[in-house]
Order: sequence, then C-alpha cells, then structure tokens
Amino acid sequence: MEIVEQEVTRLDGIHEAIERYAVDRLRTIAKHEAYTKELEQERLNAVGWHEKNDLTEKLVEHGHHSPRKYLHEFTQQASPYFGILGIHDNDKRIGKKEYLIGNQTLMDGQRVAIVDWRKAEITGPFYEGYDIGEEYELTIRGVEREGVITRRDKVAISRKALTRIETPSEVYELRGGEWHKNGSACESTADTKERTEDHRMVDSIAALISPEQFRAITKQREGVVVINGAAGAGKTTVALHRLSFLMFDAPEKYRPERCIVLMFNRVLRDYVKQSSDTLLGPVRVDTYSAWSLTALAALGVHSLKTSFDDPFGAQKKSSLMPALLAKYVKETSKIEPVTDLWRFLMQEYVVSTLFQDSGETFRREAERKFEAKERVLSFSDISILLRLAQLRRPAGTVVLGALNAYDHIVVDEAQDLSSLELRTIVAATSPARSLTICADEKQQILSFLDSQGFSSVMAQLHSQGLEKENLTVSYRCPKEIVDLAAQVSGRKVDASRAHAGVVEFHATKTSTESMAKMRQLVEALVQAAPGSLTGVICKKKADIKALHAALAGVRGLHPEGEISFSPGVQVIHAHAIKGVEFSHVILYNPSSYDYRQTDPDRNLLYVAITRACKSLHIVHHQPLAKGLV
Ligand SMILES: Nc1ncnc2c1ncn2[C@@H]1O[C@H](COP(=O)(O)OP(=O)(O)OP(=O)(O)O)[C@@H](O)[C@H]1O
Repeated sequence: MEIVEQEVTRLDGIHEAIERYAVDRLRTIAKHEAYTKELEQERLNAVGWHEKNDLTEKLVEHGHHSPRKYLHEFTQQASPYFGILGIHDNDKRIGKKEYLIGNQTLMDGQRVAIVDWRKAEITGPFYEGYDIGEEYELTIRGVEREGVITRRDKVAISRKALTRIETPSEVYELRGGEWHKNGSACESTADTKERTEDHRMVDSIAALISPEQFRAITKQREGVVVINGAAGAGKTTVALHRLSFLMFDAPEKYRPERCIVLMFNRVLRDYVKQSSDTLLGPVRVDTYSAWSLTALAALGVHSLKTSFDDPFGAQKKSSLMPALLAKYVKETSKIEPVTDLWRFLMQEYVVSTLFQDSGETFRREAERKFEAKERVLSFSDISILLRLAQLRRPAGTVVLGALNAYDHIVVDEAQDLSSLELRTIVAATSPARSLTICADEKQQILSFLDSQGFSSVMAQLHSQGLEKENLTVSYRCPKEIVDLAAQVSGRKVDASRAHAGVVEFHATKTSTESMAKMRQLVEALVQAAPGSLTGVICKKKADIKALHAALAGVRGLHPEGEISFSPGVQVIHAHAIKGVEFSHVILYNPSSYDYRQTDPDRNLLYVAITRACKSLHIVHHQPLAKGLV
C-alpha cells in the first residue's frame, strides 16, 4: 500500500524534525542564558554607575528576547499531527503543497513542519468540508490564494506510530501488526474514555471538529457569540475550543489571566478540567457561585458567609430584579455594600413587585437583616449583591476579576442562570463585551427560574450585535436515544452522525423488583466493559440511599455523595448531571408522578436520557412519564 509507505516515511521525517527542534531550542536557550550570565558578570565588575546602568538596560532588553517566550517546547511527540491538507495553488511559486495539521506548530529550521489547527486561514479548507478537486480561495497573510484541494486526510498516530489513514474514500488501518484497507469507523470519544479509563471530557477533539463547529469556533473575533444546539451537539466542546482559538489567534487581546470559563456546577467544572487544561492552560475554570464570591472580594466586599437556605431564593432570581435594582441605585446613595443589599430588599416597590399577595415575611426578614448587619447570604443574595456592587461603581470603572475587565468569558449552560447573574457576567467583561455563551432552552431545569430572564438578556445582547451559532448534529447519543429524546422534548435533531445503540424498557411490579433489576443490569454492564462508566440516575435525592443499598458490593460502585469520573457505577440525581455523560445510563423509575407535564420536568427528563453515549435502560414500576411512551 503505497499511501501507507509514504505516510510512514513522512512520520519518520517528522520525528527527526522534532528531535532537531528540541536540540536547536535547547541550544538557543543555552546561548541566550550564557550571554545573560556574561552581562550580569560584567555588571558586577563594572565600577561606574553609568556603566552599571547601561548594562542593566542591556540586560532588560536581552531579557525581552528570551527564546523561552517564543520557542515553546513541542509537547505532541506521541501524536504530532492528525490531518493532511493538500493544495495545488495557482501561484507557480507555491504549486503543489501539503500541510500537516496538529495541536501545536512545529518548526523545522525556517520551515513550518506542522501547522497548529487554530491557524484558521490555512486549516480552514481541512475543516470546512471541501471535496477533492474543489477550488479554494484563501487569504493567507493578506495575500489572495487560489487553487484546488488535492488531499484532505485524517491520520491517527499513537505512541509515535501511525495506526490509521482516512481519506475521503478509503480507510487504512493497522490491526494486529498488519495494515488493512477499508478499516472500521474511527474511535468515538466514548470509546476513548473507556480505553483510557478516564471519563472526564476528552481533552481535544481538534481532529474531529465538523464544518459547523469550526465556523462557530472561529466566528467573529469580538462581541457575543451564542452557541445553541441539542444535548450532545458539542456546545461545551466548541466553547472551549473557541476560547483556545481566540487566545492563539490574538494573544495580546485574549490574555489567559483575563479570561474565565464559568460552569454550571462543580460536577461540570471537574468534568471539563482535563479538556480545559489542555486547551486553555492557566485560564480559570470555575462555577458561577465561586467566581461571584471572588468578584465581590475584588470589589472590596469581604467577610461573607454563604448559606444554601433561602425561602425566597426564587423571587430573588426573578427576571424583574435588574429593573428594580436599576431604580434603587438611581434613587439612593452608596452605603456599606451588604447593608445596601438588605436596604434594597426592604423597599416597598421591591416587595410589591416580587410578591403578588403579601410579601410581609420577606420584608420583615430583610429589615431584620438590615438592623442586625447580617453577613450570612444565600447564593441568590450574592448575585444581587454583586450586581449592586458593580452598579455602585462609576461607569467605566475597571476592577480586575469583577468589572469591565475580562478579555473573554465563556458561560456554559447559560439558560439556567438568572437574568441578574447573566448581567453580572456581561458587566465583568471589558467594553468589547467578548463572550461565548452556551445555551439550550430545552435543558432549562431550574423550576424557580422564570424563562423570561434568559431571553431578556439575549434580547438585550442581540441589540448589541450578538451572533448565534446553531449546532445541529448530535455526537453523544446513539440514534435510538436521539429519537426518544426528540419524543420527550418535541425537537428533532440531525442523527446522521449518530452510531447505533440501545434503548430498553424494563417494567416491574414493585420498587423492590426495580431495585433488583437495576442491580442485574449494572452487574452485566460492568462485567461486559470494565472500563465503562454507568450512571444510575434518579429524580429524587432521597432515592440515592436506597439505590446505593440495592447496589452494595457491585464492582466499581462509587461511594455515595462522591462524584468520580473513573470507570464503574455512579448513582446520581437528575439535577446534578447536566453537561456530563456516561457510557450507559440506567434511569430509575421515571414515572409520570415524578416527571410531570411542566417545562422544567420535561427538560430534566430530556437531560437525563441524553447523558448516555451507548445504552439507555429505563427501569420502572409506575406509569412512565409522557414522552417515554
Ligand atoms: N465533531 C465531533 N465529533 C465527535 N465527537 C464530538 C464532536 N463534537 C463533540 N463531540 C463529543 O460529543 C460529546 C458531547 O459534547 P459536548 O458535551 O460538548 O456537548 P453539549 O452540546 O455541550 O452537550 P450538553 O448540552 O449535554 O451539555 C462529547 O463527548 C464530545 O467529545
């Protein structure tokens, strides 16, 4: 197979180039550092202050050109590239050329041996779905280029060895030490997780990015980009790759220390950790709640205690809150921030707007806290306090980490943030208001949020030039689950890229029988694929204990209350599973009593069933929720 021989030879050449680069890099660094030492010695020996000053200036200037800043270590030895793009350019000086595309640029002397996938002006045709022989028009470094695409192949290199070549028409694969033509479909991210026994989000899917995802990733460099799409369409993946692209494309504009990724909860934050480390390096990835506390500290509000209890949490997340707060700030002057918050909540117009009947208890509570200078706040209070503290600052004030300061913010699962929370995030970005917002209104699961909140903020951002990208293809779930999800949510999704999977219903007569069935299913799944992760999902937190008891002793059962992404079995309630995924999902008794005909319940059921990458088992002893039958 000629193509295999060619590619093996090419890879050998790249390995040699990697070694040359490493040697050259260390040599250049050593030379630079030796000269630094020489200058330091000269400065030490210098007698006159004039001479000392000159040498200090020279040292500073020399420091600016440290090769450590631009000659980065090449870290992709095991799998240096994943794509080959061939062009035949009309410009005879360029002519026929092949680019290798990988996760990091590799220089071989003055020649670029591997192009970073984020160099979109070159890699665009690789991602944008060009056919072989199709004409292209590109602008590379301001120069118009025209020609035809001659090659667009994917390769897999594992532990430095070529294992697969995928051309638009053929797949060559190394199996059992022999190369075969017409190999199988490429490994799914679910299979990768099972093989590596790590069920956090896979670090980079740069090799797999689809044309619509590439467009969203490289979309308009400034302003707000909203990534919409069904569960498993790659919203979070695209958002992380997008920030990675922005920081690569314009490092002076998107500085890692001035970018942040805000996730829905700690489970999701831990789930994306591996991926965000690879793609974003030192960028902070945190929950909204954790960030809001640090933002308040940056605004000078310290010594707060937080509490999860708040009987009025829902009212405080009302979409009417931003207007109330704006009125209050206009009519009152600044006092100590926490006292300011209680005073705001005591206002007659606040109480009468938030409560249709009597808000007496609410008002009395706010008055008591005002008098007592209370420092214990619920997370709903925290977001009001943060917005209040932002609004109290003169327009245009920059406060690092809190106000008019971030170069870019990624917000995941934004549909479940209140309008006030979203406003605190928007206000924290620099005036360019550069944000990537992932949202799917069919996954809004917080019953206490009124849905106008999210749409009102989107409408406001729309008037400021928001761009929407809709991801239409589902990658996570098999076709059978995509179909069931469409039945539950009432939304059709493109399942053309979906693999085959399993949806099975198991009806029993009693909860005891259901528990026994769950155990039987879990044991079979763990035994069949020890590297897999099975999610046992229930609606009520109270069921977790009973399920743990029923599964006691099953191999790989994660301890109760501890979320882990290692292989085994995780019992978890439906509100904690947003954004994450499991090889298999077993849904415990999704009855019509637990999942009623309300939007949040329907959405919660949709979220639960779309967590499965391979199979979904529904075990029930009560009538099933609508949509499942
Ligand atoms: N182009 C692609 N090819 C193959 N797999 C992909 C692609 N894009 C994303 N994936 C995989 O699909 C899965 C779902 O991606 P992701 O979690 O980003 O989707 P999402 O839209 O954020 O889902 P949810 O709405 O449930 O949070 C992940 O395992 C991801 O690695």
